[in-house]
Parts: sequence; structure tokens; C-alpha cells
Amino acid sequence: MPSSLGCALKVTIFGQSHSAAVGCVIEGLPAGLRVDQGALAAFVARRAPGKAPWGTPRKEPDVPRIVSGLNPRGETCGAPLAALIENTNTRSADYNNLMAVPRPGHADFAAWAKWHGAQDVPGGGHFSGRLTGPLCLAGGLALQWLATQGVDVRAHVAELAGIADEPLRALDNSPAAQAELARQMAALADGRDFPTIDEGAGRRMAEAVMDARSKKDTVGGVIECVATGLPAGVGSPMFDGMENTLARALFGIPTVKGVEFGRGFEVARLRGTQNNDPYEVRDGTCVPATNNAGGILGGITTGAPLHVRCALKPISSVMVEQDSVDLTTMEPAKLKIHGRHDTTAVIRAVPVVEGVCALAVADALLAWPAE
Ligand SMILES: Cc1cc2nc3c(=O)[nH]c(=O)nc-3n(C[C@H](O)[C@H](O)[C@H](O)COP(=O)(O)O)c2cc1C
Ligand SMILES: C=C(O[C@@H]1CC(C(=O)O)=C[C@@H](OP(=O)(O)O)[C@H]1O)C(=O)O
Repeated sequence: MPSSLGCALKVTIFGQSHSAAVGCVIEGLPAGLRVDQGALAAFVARRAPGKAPWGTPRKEPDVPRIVSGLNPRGETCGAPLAALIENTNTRSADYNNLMAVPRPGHADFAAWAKWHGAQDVPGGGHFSGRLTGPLCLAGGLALQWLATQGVDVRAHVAELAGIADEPLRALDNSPAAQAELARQMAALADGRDFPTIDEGAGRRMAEAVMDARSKKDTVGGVIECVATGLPAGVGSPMFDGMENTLARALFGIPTVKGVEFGRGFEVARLRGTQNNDPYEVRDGTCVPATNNAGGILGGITTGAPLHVRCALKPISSVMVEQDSVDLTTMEPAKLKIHGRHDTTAVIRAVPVVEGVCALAVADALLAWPAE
């Protein structure tokens, strides 16, 4: 089972939800990067479980431990960087009734179809949202390197349970829109608990999530992410384009079912005159005045903000009785899920999306830089 991502910056994710630890190995991080371990721990903590009333009550400290890849000054030394997050609070008995009866919507049945019983079921095994811990850790390191290149990456909950946040002003590339986008990104960087730009929208979303939880149900939503500071000319056409690289990485996040760039699926209903981004000269250089393309044409960056949105499905582990099948007897079975589950992945996945986008962008910058 390969669990690796990237070309010049390669990340391998290992572990299961209830194994001793989860972790990552990163190859290709530029040497000489002074790692801010405090900032890295704070970034990983944004995703950690056990903190919010709508989240899993599985409390984990999620302190990242870098075990190789740094020199005595705490800088990347060029060797592969390996890092761990321990699993300290597992309760595998919660999964006893799921060993033979798969949860609708989770990966239990697909894993059984592939590995015929050898798969690790408790906690969702390698399919668990827990694996986004090391993904976030690797992404946090990529973010620190990108900061040295003048690139900033921010995401927010754009929509949750049908409630919308203020959208990021990234589809317009005017100086006024750029200033507004900078304000929005600064707001998201202020350490707020709920990652929306409009804090009122965040409060309404939180209420909607708690309402679903009280009804033993779960909710999905949309995460919107922007990368600014990228020069024009990064990426490669056809199979190594920015869209390809980002989509491959983002679909590695459990629950992500859709990814769109710029106007996304809306382009199907636009005319060319509405969708084209006209060019203008700014400071002696050619720039797109608008950004319906989401900062990418021909797989290559245009210099406008890189803009992506991901649709996340509702968590499959709902607490109501569901129809399933006992795979040992092939008889119908009624399933009641026990255990500690999130009501939505969307809120906790915001730093994961930032980290994964950072990994993809850093990989493209290193593999296919502007020539
Ligand atoms: C941050 C995060 C937390 C998650 N928490 C849970 C959870 O508590 N319970 C659950 O059943 N699934 C949870 N998931 C989703 C499952 O991991 C996911 O549905 C499963 O691996 C199947 O993959 P798929 O949904 O992409 O098909 C979470 C996902 C993420 C990203
Ligand atoms: C622990 C995390 O989330 C877990 C993700 C998850 C799943 O099926 O994805 C199922 C639950 O696992 P458990 O039954 O062991 O509590 C969540 O708690 C985490 O994200 O760090």
C-alpha cells in the first residue's frame, strides 16, 4: 500500500489510528531551513482531536516529535526528515462489532474487499482522519519553507451545514481586491478558534453542527484555500500541472469528494466573454485583471492568487441504526456504531488543507520552477 506524495518534495505517511504512532518521512526539504518547532507544534495543535464539543472526545496531545533530518542548530540538514505523533488514547473495543459488519460510508467495506480480513479495522486503521495529523505536520514544515519564498497559504470554512462564510476575494485580481484578500488572510492568521472570516457565520455554523450532533447526525461542507506570493511560470503542462498536483494531494484527505479551481464547475455555465481574465500592465508587467482561472492556465501559475475549493462529505459514523451486512455470514445486519466520532471533518481539516496545499505548491516550486 503506497502512501506517498510528491516529486521533488516527497512525503510518506505511515501508521494507523490505533498503532503506537502515526508519522511522516519527508525527502527533498531544502537544507538550511531553520525549523520553528514551537510554530510547528501550534500548527499541528490546530487540527488535534478532543477539543471541541462537536469533535471526537478522543483527547490526544499531538505533540510532533522530529526524530531525524535536523542538524544540531535545528536546521534541516538535507537528510530525510522523519517525525512522529504518538497515539496515546485508543479504545479499540469500540470497534468490536465493526470487525465483521462494515459502516456505510466509511472505508471498512472497501478495505475488507481488498485485504479480506487482514486490514486493521479499529479507529479506521490507515484510513482514519488521524493520518491527517502527520500530513499536517509535513505541511507545517512546507509552510515554513514557503514563508522564506514569500508564499502565504490560508484556508477557511467557506460553507458548513449550508451556512456560508464571506468568500476569499481571490477571483478578482484588482489592487483593491488584493488589499481585501490580504486583510482576510491576516484575520485568518490571528489564531481564532473557529476558522471563518466572518465570526458571526462561524457561530451559526457551530450551532448547526451541534444541532446535527444532538440528532445523532453529521454534516459536510466546503474549505476554500488561497496561496499568494507565487510567481508566474510555476508548474508544468498536461500531467504535472498545478491543478493535477494540488488535486492529487487534496484527495488524500479523507472525506474530500470534490476539488475545484477558480470558478470551478461554474465555468460550465459562463460564456468566454465572462470567464476570460483580461490582461493589463501593472508596474511594467502583464497581469490578469481578474482571476476566474484561480491563478492557473495550462497547468502553470499566472501570478494571480492560487485559488482552490474542496467539498468534504459528512462524517460517515452516524449514531443512528443503519442497514449493513455481516460479511462472515453474508446475512443482513443492523448496525449501531459506538465510540468517539467527529460530527464534521470540515473545521479540523482547515489546517490540513493549508498544509496539503503547501506541500503541493512547495513540490511544484522545487520540481517545476519558473524558468
Ligand atoms: C480531520 C478528520 C477527522 C475525521 N474524523 C472522523 C471520525 O471521527 N469518524 C469517522 O467515521 N470518520 C472521520 N473522518 C473521515 C474518515 O476518515 C473517512 O470518511 C474515511 O477514511 C473514508 O474515506 P473517504 O471518506 O474519503 O471515502 C475524519 C476525517 C478527517 C479529515
Ligand atoms: C483521533 C482522531 O480522529 C479519529 C478519526 C476517526 C476516523 O474514522 O477517521 C475515528 C475516531 O477514532 P477513535 O474511534 O479511535 O476515537 C476519531 O477519534 C484524529 O483525527 O486525530
